[in-house]
Amino acid sequence: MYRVLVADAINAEGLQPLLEYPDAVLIEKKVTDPDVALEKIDAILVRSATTVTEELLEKMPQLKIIARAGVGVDNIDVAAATKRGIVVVNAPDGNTISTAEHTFAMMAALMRNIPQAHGSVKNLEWKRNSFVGQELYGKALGIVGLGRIGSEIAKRAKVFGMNVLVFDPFLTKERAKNLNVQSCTLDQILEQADIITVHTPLTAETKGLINAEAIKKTKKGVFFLNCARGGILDEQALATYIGNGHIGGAAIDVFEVEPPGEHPLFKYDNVIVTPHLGASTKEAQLNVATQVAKEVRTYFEDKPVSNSINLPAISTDIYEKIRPFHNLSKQIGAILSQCVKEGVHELSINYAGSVTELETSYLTKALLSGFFKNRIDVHVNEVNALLTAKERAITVGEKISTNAFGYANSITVTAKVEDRQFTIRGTYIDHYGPRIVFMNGFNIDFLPEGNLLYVQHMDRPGVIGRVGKILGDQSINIATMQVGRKRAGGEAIMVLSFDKSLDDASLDLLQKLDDIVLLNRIHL
Ligand SMILES: NC(=O)c1ccc[n+]([C@@H]2O[C@H](COP(=O)([O-])OP(=O)(O)OC[C@H]3O[C@@H](n4cnc5c(N)ncnc54)[C@H](O)[C@@H]3O)[C@@H](O)[C@H]2O)c1
Ligand SMILES: O=C(O)CC[C@@H](O)C(=O)O
Repeated sequence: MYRVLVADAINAEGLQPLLEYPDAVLIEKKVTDPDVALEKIDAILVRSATTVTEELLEKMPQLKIIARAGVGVDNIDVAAATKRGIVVVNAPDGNTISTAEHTFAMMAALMRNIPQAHGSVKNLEWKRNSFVGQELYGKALGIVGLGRIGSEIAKRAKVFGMNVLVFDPFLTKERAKNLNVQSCTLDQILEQADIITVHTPLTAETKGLINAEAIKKTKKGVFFLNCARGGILDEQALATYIGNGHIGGAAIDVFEVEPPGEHPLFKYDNVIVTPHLGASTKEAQLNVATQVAKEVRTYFEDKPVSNSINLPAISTDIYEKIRPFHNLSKQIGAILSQCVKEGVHELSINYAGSVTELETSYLTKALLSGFFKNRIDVHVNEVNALLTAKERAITVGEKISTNAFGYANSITVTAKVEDRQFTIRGTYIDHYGPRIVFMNGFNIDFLPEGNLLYVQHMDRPGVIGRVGKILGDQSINIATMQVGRKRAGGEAIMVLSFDKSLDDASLDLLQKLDDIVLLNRIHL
């Protein structure tokens, strides 16, 4: 049973996909609640109130997935999650319209002094001359960051007759043309815009993007909006330039620290604020809750998630095609790891035939997860596989070739250690299944599944019989047995499968037999 911690206020109706999932139990509590057994939690659902730090992750060793019911993942230590193999998903577009509408509402309210006038009237005043505003029509609106929300604002601004200037380093000419907006540099926006609104993520590059130096370049009386993330617009610089009368006013939904408590901006009448309300509509909350609840359920069902921050996106169609190879890759990795117990410094993977039409980088990650399983303490999956290999100084090489050794497809992996190397090749045969067809120089053909024993031995009469006798004496039933050799009288291999795992005592007895070169117990 998966234990899902719903740590922030998340729309109850949206949680339905998880509530209906029989293998999950939902716990609606804060991470600080002493009643929550953090060490048993498999998934956590958050909005912006909970900060998922490395310290919190340390207390949650079972955690497999973090779901952010919203866009920004700046409250999640994604690097720490990735290192631990924890998948991070978000709901990237469920609140786009709500946030764009909120920004627009803030802009209109700012330009027409609506909050100030509202307060005044409720104070039994009637000061019509004090609240003279400005039209949006004809104004130059500078949008910094033309992603989902920025684009929706641009569309609305055009309808209001505004002249839209945009700055986004990743904006293509074609997209700017389609949206009928003017692509500019940041400086052009600063110099020409009457109103500037920011819609970038908060990153090392965008933190303080609009600072005192930038504000100095703006027109006197410029208006600023921040409904993206606190800190993109430097709050101290904003307060200084509002205080000295350069800035005409500002509308702020998000703060560097939330809740902000006493704040230098609050003393100015021409600053209007909301408590991070951009996404706070019934529709957006239902959308984002449903999106993340579905994602977490999908993850539990072992299907590909669509909106992961730290996993490659794979559609269900493609995943169905890749699934057989995905399992085979994991098994090859796991076999290799159990046959080469020394420190591996290089893994070279060669994909050939039909498998090369698929996303092989995904298979490489699956192979590494199989390789690291039971080898290191950290849970390794597709999220942290490459990082784990790098941390352990294992070079991972991936090649594509046309030679599939007579099969329709093949995945060949060579592990290199100080003084030897070990190669395994697998293939997937339609209507038949996965097969391992080559091991350490020998052709073989077995199903990579269950409890196996790899025996490399001299090809002499009686060896197979003596192995069989020891196992029989220990009441161990051999389920299947495959043999392979290069030439008569040389070295040979056998791969045996058992219904249960081979015990240490039997392995010891086998190891003492003459003519045995190498023995590896494999559990898949
Ligand atoms: N107030 C709220 O409640 C609320 C709700 C939703 C989203 N948000 C925030 O709004 C922001 C935008 O969200 P979105 O869904 O539109 O994101 P998005 O990823 O669709 O768009 C972000 C855009 O910023 C651009 N960008 C990145 N770095 C830039 C830079 N240095 N200069 C200029 N542009 C840059 C990107 O190219 C992209 O087009 C995010 O910070 C998000 O967290 C706030
Ligand atoms: O949870 C919220 O209401 C805020 C969400 C918003 O900031 C986001 O990044 O999606």
